[in-house]
Amino acid sequence: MGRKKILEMRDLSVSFRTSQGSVEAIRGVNLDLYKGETLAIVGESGSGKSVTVKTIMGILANNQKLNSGVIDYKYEQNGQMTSIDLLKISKKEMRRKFNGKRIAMVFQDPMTSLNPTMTIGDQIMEGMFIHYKTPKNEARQKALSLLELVGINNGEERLGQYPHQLSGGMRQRIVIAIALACDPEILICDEPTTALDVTIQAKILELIKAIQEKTGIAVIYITHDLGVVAKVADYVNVMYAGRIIERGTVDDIFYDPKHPYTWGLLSAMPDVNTKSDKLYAIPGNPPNLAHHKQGDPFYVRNEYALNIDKRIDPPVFQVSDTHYVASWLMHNNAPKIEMPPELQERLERMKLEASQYD
Ligand SMILES: Nc1ncnc2c1ncn2[C@@H]1O[C@H](COP(=O)(O)OP(=O)(O)OP(=O)(O)O)[C@@H](O)[C@H]1O
Repeated sequence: MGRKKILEMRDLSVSFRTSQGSVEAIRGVNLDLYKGETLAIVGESGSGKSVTVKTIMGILANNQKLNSGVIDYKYEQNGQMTSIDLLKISKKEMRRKFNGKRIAMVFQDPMTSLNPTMTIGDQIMEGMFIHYKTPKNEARQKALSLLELVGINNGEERLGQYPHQLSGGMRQRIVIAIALACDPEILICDEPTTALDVTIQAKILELIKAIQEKTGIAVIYITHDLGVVAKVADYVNVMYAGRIIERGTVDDIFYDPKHPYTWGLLSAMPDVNTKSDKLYAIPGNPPNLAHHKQGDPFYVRNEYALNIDKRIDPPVFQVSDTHYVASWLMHNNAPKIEMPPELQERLERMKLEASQYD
């Protein structure tokens, strides 16, 4: 059976009106999401990951302006495949038909997404009542099986408890159970493990993977941590200053990265052989997009930058069927540049370690 595309984003451009002028936060982003697969969006803080996924969910800030784009969501209704541009529907329609029902989101901090005054049970069942008018008994049974799915014991007792009675890791499991309550087809996870300690983080990642295997849900995972990406993703989109600057399969990105920014992110990734004081950091800071005028915004931080980068933002070059890179270094006339030897060694080592697990 072939892959089934369920979400296609094309040329999404979003800006924000601010006192400093217009911030071009998202600049021509394309994304493709397939049933049962995990797409990761990775990049430093401020690169545009959250705005991209919030736009899919129809969560828009008051000063946000949509400059262009299509977000085509393909779904089944009454036994027939249909599709809709999520950017063309009203907030009301989005809430009634899609948000929380077919497309659900798990945020970074469980405390901000949970209601402290409502029991866990009422919060898990709320969406079922609103979207499907599920009878109370049935909703309760489903809430219990969702608790089991997310690895929480003593379901009966937990349903009557309040968020403050649970640990951070447990709360994030509850948030995932709430997100899954209406059997969504797409689960968007925005750094869902950042607020948790490392062992709990690993457990939540495993949990999301196990749920995906069971339910066939498609996942968009946003993170600044390539270590997380390696664990969860099938496809990776590397984002910088509101653009996808490299995308490919997880192997393309980890074993054959082409963009110097991706090299920087990979070099900055902690691994067992790297002492934290030796960790590489990409020089400089992400650009202020209110001041960006022309050229590649990565120019000033890029030790491999070419003169043309100063003037013209690079187009996207195709490396293979799955691998695309927005960098002038991929142009036929560009000087041939290899990734730093330390990174090359590190990737070789990772490859070897990964093959031992196969
Ligand atoms: N309401 C807003 N008004 C002005 N600028 C905004 C607003 N929301 C986001 N931005 C800007 O848009 C850009 C992208 O922000 P976004 O939150 O998507 O980044 P991110 O990659 O998700 O970062 P993080 O990892 O910190 O969440 C940033 O420059 C941010 O300052």
